[in-house]
Amino acid sequence: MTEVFIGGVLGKMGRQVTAMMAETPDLTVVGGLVPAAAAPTAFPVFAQLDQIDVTADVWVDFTIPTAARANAEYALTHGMDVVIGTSGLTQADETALGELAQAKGKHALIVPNFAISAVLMMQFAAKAAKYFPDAEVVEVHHSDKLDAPSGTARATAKLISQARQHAPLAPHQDAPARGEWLDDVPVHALRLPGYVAQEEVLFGATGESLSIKQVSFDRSSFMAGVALAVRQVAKLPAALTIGLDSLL
Ligand SMILES: NC(=O)C1=CN([C@@H]2O[C@H](COP(=O)(O)OP(=O)(O)OC[C@H]3O[C@@H](n4cnc5c(N)ncnc54)[C@H](OP(=O)(O)O)[C@@H]3O)[C@@H](O)[C@H]2O)C=CC1
Ligand SMILES: O=C(O)C1=N[C@H](C(=O)O)C[C@H](O)C1
Repeated sequence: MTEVFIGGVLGKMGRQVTAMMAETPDLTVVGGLVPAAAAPTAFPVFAQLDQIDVTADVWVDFTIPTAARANAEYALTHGMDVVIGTSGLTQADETALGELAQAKGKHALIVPNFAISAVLMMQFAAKAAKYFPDAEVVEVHHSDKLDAPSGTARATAKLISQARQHAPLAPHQDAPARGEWLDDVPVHALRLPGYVAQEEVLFGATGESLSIKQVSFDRSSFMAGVALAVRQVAKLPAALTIGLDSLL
């Protein structure tokens, strides 16, 4: 049995993860953190880090970009491994968490997207970028998403940039309608009610194009990835790992 603590337990993802674990015999939620702990739950919910009086094997974080690092630092210094789904952490956050995980002999995993379709989309995009250096990323999310571009789009741009042999010319970097240039890849972020999450990577070359698209129709798409990450995080190196790829 793996015991789990959920940061952001009453948010959209926190509730979905709680429901998934209630039906998963080898995973159990033993506590949660959320600033306004109102709803009754089958486990204790705390409003602040310094009030927490339970421990767990794994801290799962689905909060906000400005809270996730402090939450993960709390978890790593209190004997827990961490699985972070929260998007929008900075490079400095990642470096600090990697160093702390190593120092504490614990395991930290940041997953830009738990949907298997998104993991494959990023792998396919990296493969295509070797042959098609001209690429653009278009992501669409629900309108209450705090960060833009999404964590998935940022990760995709980085992978494309690492995989291609040369960056294309970038004559339009200062034109807002051409998107934000991340790792020399234009990224376009759309926010609309009704959507959950989707991303398309478009490649263009002389006389041809390739597009790779994934869609999360609802948040159940993330649950198999979350369960996999929680079950396997302790088998990773005692450091920070990014992405689900090494667990698939
Ligand atoms: N990696 C992936 O596959 C996925 C990642 N995400 C990411 O997960 C994060 C959460 O998404 P979602 O559930 O949709 O967002 P929600 O806004 O629905 O939930 C976030 C929750 O975090 C709570 N919160 C805010 N500050 C803190 C804090 N300091 N400690 C603990 N909890 C806190 C909020 O409480 P309150 O409302 O009271 O402020 C809220 O309940 C986002 O960053 C999103 O991008 C989402 C889906 C998939
Ligand atoms: O906020 C969301 O909903 C999502 N956030 C993640 C991201 O920023 O990429 C993953 C997925 O797109 C859903």
